[in-house]
Amino acid sequence: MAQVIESRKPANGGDPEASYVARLLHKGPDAFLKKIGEEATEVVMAAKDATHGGSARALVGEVADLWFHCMIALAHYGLQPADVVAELERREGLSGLEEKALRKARAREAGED
Ligand SMILES: N=c1c2ncn([C@@H]3O[C@H](COP(=O)(O)OP(=O)(O)OP(=O)(O)O)[C@@H](O)[C@H]3O)c2ncn1[C@@H]1O[C@H](COP(=O)(O)O)[C@@H](O)[C@H]1O
Repeated sequence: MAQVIESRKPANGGDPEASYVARLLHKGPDAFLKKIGEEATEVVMAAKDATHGGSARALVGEVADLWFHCMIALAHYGLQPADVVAELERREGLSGLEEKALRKARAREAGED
């Protein structure tokens, strides 16, 4: 998928008339960032529906839409899904609570807190 998105960049000959990805990349950040905002909202709405007895399955489609549009943003900025995976791997084993406590301690030491 990342390769397909890469191939849709204007510099790689992506055709905005023939490709949805090429069209978003051609329009630029305002267009794909707007889509990311919309898709994130749709994820929240689908999760809310599931909370209130709706099918959780719809959430899969909405998360797929969000990830897909985030992949377009990554490509625009010269990044890959592998960069995100590497970041998650870097964090592996460090509890979010520990990380937050470390961050706060560092801010205190620096006199920022
Ligand atoms: N995975 C996707 C994918 N997921 C969602 N979408 C499109 O993303 C859009 C999502 O927008 P919405 O749900 O808001 O629907 P909409 O009302 O049509 O939205 P607007 O574009 O009008 O704002 C729809 O047009 C979907 O078809 C995708 N379009 C493409 N891909 C993949 O990207 C590949 C390359 O696509 P093209 O660049 O179009 O060839 C495809 O082969 C697919 O593998």
